[in-house]
Amino acid sequence: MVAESDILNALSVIIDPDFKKDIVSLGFVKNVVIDGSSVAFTIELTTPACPVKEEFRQAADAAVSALPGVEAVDITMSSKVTASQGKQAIPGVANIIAIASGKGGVGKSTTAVNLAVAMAQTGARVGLLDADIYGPSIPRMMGLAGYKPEIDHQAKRICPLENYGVKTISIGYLVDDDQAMIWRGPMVASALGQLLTDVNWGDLDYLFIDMPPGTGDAQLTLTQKVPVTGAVMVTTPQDIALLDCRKGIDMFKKSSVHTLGIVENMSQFICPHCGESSSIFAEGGAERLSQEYKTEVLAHIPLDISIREKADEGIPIVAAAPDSKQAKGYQALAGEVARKISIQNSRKIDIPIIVQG
Ligand SMILES: Nc1ncnc2c1ncn2[C@@H]1O[C@H](COP(=O)(O)OP(=O)(O)OP(=O)(O)O)[C@@H](O)[C@H]1O
Repeated sequence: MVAESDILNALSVIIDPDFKKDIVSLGFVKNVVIDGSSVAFTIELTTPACPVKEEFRQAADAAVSALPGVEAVDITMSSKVTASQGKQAIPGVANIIAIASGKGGVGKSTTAVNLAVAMAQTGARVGLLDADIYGPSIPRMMGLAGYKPEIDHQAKRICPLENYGVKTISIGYLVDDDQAMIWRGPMVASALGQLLTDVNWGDLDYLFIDMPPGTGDAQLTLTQKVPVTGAVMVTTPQDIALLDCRKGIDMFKKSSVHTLGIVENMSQFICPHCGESSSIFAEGGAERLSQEYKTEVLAHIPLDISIREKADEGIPIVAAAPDSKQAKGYQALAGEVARKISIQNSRKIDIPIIVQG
């Protein structure tokens, strides 16, 4: 009969490309059960959105199947998302990720919604907070316009609304649009503060925050109130948007928030008639920016009419057509974001919170 040590030995040839170590030393292999010639075990990853999950499963199957005395291999792929280090300002929330842009209208909310739904599709527990107090668009994009969240009066907490497997909260659920428009700085800060701390999120692996455009009060409030795991910057390929993106990255840097990477949105135009893609704007800007800031381009999302149409209908493209080419772009983005967070969390850096005197 095969021994557990033989199985672990065989599995130790599988190297995690991010942690640069084998999956046995990393402690990913769990619950090894040997029953005659049948072997079962679990591979526990640091995120359900791991881009190499299927490769790991296949490699593990091949390695153990090749052992003498083994006839059947049963592998369970599971995950336990690592929390970012530092104080957990929102109990139960492992990672807080800001989705930001230096400039308005670059598709930040569209990216945030599709990224959040794609992440939830992997099995992760996901929340999405709309921090755009002046122009909340999450209720419409998530198909939840007109819905009101329940209030847990006893716990003095707002219950998030849920759709497509994602829990969301937005000022748009609580006040009318025209009411929010007239708010001034301190009110914005206190409203955002409440959305961050007074919501019954439960346990979340990833809480995405759709930031308002620019580098104003909301960014300061966020970075002062909670330890942010990292920021995803959304930009379009035009020079001006890239310039604004620089300001956004610099602003987060000043608050010690690490930029996980850049999403270049509307990077190519996909013709709805012939399907051909054309670069309407200059190419390579996001790459140059990422080199300058020593970060990565996480995804290039094309300018595509179905992305806009589905956003307007309140069914994000990843939910409406999960097997489409457009959805695949966001699913890959979710994998990249999860990967970057796992790597960052494994370094066990304390993420500082800036407290202004
Ligand atoms: N990749 C895309 N392809 C087609 N349309 C897109 C794409 N990304 C965003 N859009 C459309 O562009 C418009 C602006 O997008 P969105 O509201 O997400 O931008 P934003 O940066 O969040 O804006 P704001 O600064 O107002 O919050 C929307 O109509 C959206 O449907």
